Amino acid sequence: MDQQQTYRLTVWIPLIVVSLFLLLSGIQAYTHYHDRQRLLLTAAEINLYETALQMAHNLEYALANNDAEQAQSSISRFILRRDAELAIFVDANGMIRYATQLAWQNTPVSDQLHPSQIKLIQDAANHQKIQQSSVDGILQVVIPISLSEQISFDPKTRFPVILLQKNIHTRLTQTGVQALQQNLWLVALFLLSMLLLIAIIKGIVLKPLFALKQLAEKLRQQQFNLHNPLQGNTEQAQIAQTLVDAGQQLKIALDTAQERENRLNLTLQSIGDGVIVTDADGMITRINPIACQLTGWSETEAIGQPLLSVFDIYNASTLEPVVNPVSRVLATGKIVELANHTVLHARDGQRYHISDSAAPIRADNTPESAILGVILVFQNVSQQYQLRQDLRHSVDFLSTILRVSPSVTYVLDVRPGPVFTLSYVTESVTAMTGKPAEFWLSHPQAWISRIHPEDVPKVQLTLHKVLQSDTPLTNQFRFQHVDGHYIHVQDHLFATPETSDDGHQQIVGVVLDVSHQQKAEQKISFLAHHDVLTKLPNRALLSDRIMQAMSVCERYHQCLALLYLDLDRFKFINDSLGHAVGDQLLIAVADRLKKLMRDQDTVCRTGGDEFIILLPDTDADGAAHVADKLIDKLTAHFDIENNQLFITVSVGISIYPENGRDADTLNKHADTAMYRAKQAGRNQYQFFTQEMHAQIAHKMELEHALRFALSQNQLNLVFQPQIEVKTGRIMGAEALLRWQHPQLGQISPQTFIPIAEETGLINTIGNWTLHQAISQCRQWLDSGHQEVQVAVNLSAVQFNNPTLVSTIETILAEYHLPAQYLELEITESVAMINIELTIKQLESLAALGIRLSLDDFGTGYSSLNYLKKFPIDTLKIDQGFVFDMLEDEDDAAIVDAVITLARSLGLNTLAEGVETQAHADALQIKGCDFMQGYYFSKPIEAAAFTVLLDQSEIN
Ligand SMILES: Nc1nc2c(ncn2[C@@H]2O[C@@H]3COP(=O)(O)O[C@H]4[C@@H](O)[C@H](n5cnc6c(=O)[nH]c(N)nc65)O[C@@H]4COP(=O)(O)O[C@H]3[C@H]2O)c(=O)[nH]1
Repeated sequence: MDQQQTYRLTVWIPLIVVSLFLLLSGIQAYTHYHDRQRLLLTAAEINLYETALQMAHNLEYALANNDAEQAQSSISRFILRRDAELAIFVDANGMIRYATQLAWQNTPVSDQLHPSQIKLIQDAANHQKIQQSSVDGILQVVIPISLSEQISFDPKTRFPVILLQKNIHTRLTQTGVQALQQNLWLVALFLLSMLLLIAIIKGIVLKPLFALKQLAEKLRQQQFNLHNPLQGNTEQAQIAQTLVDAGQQLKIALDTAQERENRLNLTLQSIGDGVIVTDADGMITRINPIACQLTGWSETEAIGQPLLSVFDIYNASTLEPVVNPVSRVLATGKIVELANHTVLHARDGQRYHISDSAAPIRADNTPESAILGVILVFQNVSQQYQLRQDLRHSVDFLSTILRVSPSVTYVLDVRPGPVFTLSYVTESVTAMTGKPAEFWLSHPQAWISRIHPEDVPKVQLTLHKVLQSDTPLTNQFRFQHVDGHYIHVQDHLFATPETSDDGHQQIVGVVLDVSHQQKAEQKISFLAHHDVLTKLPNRALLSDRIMQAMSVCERYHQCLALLYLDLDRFKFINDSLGHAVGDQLLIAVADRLKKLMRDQDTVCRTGGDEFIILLPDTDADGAAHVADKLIDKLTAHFDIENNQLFITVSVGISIYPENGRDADTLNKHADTAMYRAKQAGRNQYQFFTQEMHAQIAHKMELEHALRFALSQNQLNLVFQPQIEVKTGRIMGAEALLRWQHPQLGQISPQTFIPIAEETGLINTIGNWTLHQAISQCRQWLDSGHQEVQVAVNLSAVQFNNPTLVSTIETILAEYHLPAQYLELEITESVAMINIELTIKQLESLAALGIRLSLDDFGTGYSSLNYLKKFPIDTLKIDQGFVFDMLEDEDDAAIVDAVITLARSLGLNTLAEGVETQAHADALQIKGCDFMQGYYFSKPIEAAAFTVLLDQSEIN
């Protein structure tokens, strides 16, 4: 109720009452007024009518008596009457005969009267009826007059009439005023009553009403702590009390509602999910903080917005917008649960993966009731989504691994018993077993039946064990492929914990076909104990065997022999013919050795060209016998890739227990003996002796010292003259290497050249020698000496060096020495190692113009056949034959044979070791071409040799 309404009630109620009373008073006054006038009018009309009748009668009488005066008098007296205004007598001619207005007499009525009056007169005359009229208080009556003798009016048409007229207008007005005056007291009474009524209404109705209105206003303003302003037990007081009570009830209700609201708000704020409530039009009515946070809208901004504006979602996979869930709920009336892969596009650009659901809010919670709105609940599942994605990737990844893995993953269901049932196996089982996964799953027992019978107990034991174990176990067994062959498999298995209810367990296993691996392991094991090339046992296995053999010896007081066997000059073969040939030779030697040995003997290769042979239950005699046999049998040639290879071997022997009671010592001593055999000239065997220790140590010392000999100028060349037998002149000089060690003194080339060969230093030393010799030769030529050639020894390693020819060519060019001044000497044994290569190398050197000689001829096994092919110039008769040729017929025969052979081949001969005149004479007789020896000169320094040259030229 507003202020205006309040005003109206308080004003209008009295106003209506007043108006009502005024209306009633007016009606009363009007009625009274009207009645009085009507009474007055009626009385006047009756009076006038009666007067007219009386006058008509009087006039008829006067006229009947022709008493004009009487007639006039009758007319004139009318004026004396109250309200009289006019009286006229109109004759039948329409002439006023008598009138209250004397002037009118004898004048036509039409001149004096109003047409309405004339018409009234005519109607009365014509119809012989009394005519009356009453207008505005003017009363008229016209009465026809019947006359005994007709006056000479127009008898055809008219009769005489009288007209009387009164004017009661004033009296009527006065009467009305009087009537009103008579009602005034009533009006006053009414007014008093009205005021009283207003006062009563104000006191009884309006004031309480105003109080009620104020109460209502307070209620409207939500002021609920009200007091009843009205006393008593009136209806208003009751209503006021009701309002006060209602206020309290409302307060309680509102407080309750507010509390509910607060709780609801708190609940919404406490909910970890986003909550949005809409009305039935899909406009947002509530939104909780989580929803605000996820949508990026503040509560105040979001309230009243259409849901679509705030809750912008689309499909995570297709990125297509998703139908608004609230619209769906409003359309279907059903709860809508959206798919998980929905993405909420927040206002701030953030994107969240959400899961949500929407449900209708119904008027009374029944499916039929009207939908008041929709509640939408959603939560940020981005993390879970990511986890799910990760999980899916992991699952895919694992599936891929399982699919591509060559291993077979399986699951065994274990029921109490235990009873094992295959419940899962990966597809890779097909490749491994020849049967697909479906087969094994539908024939669970077939798996067990395919396990090798010998391995079944082991497999079953492992299955039982793994059920008790909380760690994985590994097992290996053989499994029969469907094609019948067995594969070796390795099974890594573990058991899931036992479930409490039914004792159900699972065993998860990964089976890998390790057949190849096992073969590889066998191979690795074999390789670990065998030499790859020759397949002979290696040193590790040999050590084992030696230990075993020694323990047997210990127990049965037996001996054993260890033979170290080294191929002589194998390095030369390897370098010259290549490793492939060298390897083939080693294999061939290994095969020959195996064939020569007993079953209980162990032949092993320890690397390079070294073999070790263990002879259990063998003493020194037995070992010597075996060594002899080996040296003999290995001397026979080997046919390797179209090469006929000849080898010799050096053998060192140690005997258990004399030479050592442990494997290391025996090995070391056999090795020492073998070196000794090499030093002693190869192609022989040596038993270990204690003296060898010192020799080997000495050799090691030399080896070390030799590395520095060249840089410390400990090496030098000496020259021994070579004499032409026919002329006695010095035709050449053999360059011989000398090593003057500061502490050890002069060391023989026969000692250090083999060491230089073994250590590879020979190439450096050999090149240095060539430089020195060629440079010296050049100096002799430059100093004007007779033509003298220089002979240089080549070791086997040097000779077989592929760069030898180019190296020599370079050095010759460096000193501008014509090639024919250089002679190269190779020993017969070097030449015979690989005849083909020797021929090739010699031909290359000869092609340069270099002279070539075969040293120590007669000590080796030169075949005449090959000798023919060697492009050599000279055979050097070994000094051993020369020394004894005067006493030993055999040696003399050999010297003869060599000289003859050389002559037949067109070669020169040079005898070494000519120490006496007798030697020289004998050789001259035998036809030897050149001589060399102490008889002429020992090897001397270059300067001394120059002096010799000078003397020789003088002589
Ligand atoms: N008892 C005796 N001996 C005589 C007589 N005339 C010479 N000799 C010695 O006999 C050896 C001849 O050299 P070889 O047969 O080539 O035998 C040489 C040769 O094979 C080797 N050799 C020496 N110098 C070199 C070298 O520069 N390079 C290579 N590869 N080997 C060398 O060392 C071996 C020994 O050389 P050397 O000790 O210098 O010993 C030399 C020489 O001094 C004699 O009338 N009586």
